[in-house]
Amino acid sequence: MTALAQNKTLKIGLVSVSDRASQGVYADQGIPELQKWLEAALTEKFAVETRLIPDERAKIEQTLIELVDERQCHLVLTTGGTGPAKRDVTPDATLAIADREMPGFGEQMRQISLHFVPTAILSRQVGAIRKNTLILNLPGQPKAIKETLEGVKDADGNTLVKGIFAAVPYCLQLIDGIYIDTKPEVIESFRPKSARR
Ligand SMILES: Nc1ncnc2c1ncn2[C@@H]1O[C@H](COP(=O)(O)OP(=O)(O)OP(=O)(O)O)[C@@H](O)[C@H]1O
Ligand SMILES: Nc1nc2c(c(=O)[nH]1)N[C@H]1C(S)=C(S)[C@@H](COP(=O)(O)O)O[C@H]1N2
Repeated sequence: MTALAQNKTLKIGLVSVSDRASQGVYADQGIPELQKWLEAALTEKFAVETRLIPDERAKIEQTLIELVDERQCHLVLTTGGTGPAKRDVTPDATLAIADREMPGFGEQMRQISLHFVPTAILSRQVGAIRKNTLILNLPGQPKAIKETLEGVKDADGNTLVKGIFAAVPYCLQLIDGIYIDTKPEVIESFRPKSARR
């Protein structure tokens, strides 16, 4: 078992990538939205490391490396900078520091987001692994955080398309990160029977 797996409390890095929020032009809503959703969705207490940074590729890479290698986060969620504009470089920075890509997360997020906005196709968001840490890029619109993590529900709260967070607990378990669970009324996560504890 790795040092990260022995670290029993889930630690999540929350990175808001925004030129204007980081300059104080507007208040950052990325980190509060991420934190609020995670508090509603996770069954156990968790620790967070938060970073608000501009859309600078070197700064994003350095931040991700620090959160994985030094802060030992099990999971890192970024928000912002996934589009096609020149300064949108979060996916590029993520892949540059990653060991392996997890294409299913980006594919599923775009599928989910198309139920909300036609511009979903413009997000280059990726999922990737560095060491034993899963890194997921979410779009910058604050409302996109809940949409992509939780998925599409009907008026009665029945799930129509599963959010990507459904796959996160088993993924963290497989990469020897940590064993976590979600509240089914927010998001029902899945793992095979043989992997349940
Ligand atoms: N951290 C944030 N806090 C609040 N609103 C945000 C944040 N990031 C993005 N938004 C909103 O979502 C929109 C789309 O996000 P995007 O990541 O493309 O930002 P942007 O247009 O590149 O600007 P910036 O990087 O300065 O936030 C923004 O124009 C802004 O209205
Ligand atoms: N679920 C969801 N996905 C979304 C959006 C949204 O509002 N909700 N916004 C889209 C928009 S407008 C763009 S340009 C791309 C990239 O956004 P980003 O540069 O803010 O990361 O994500 C898209 N994906």
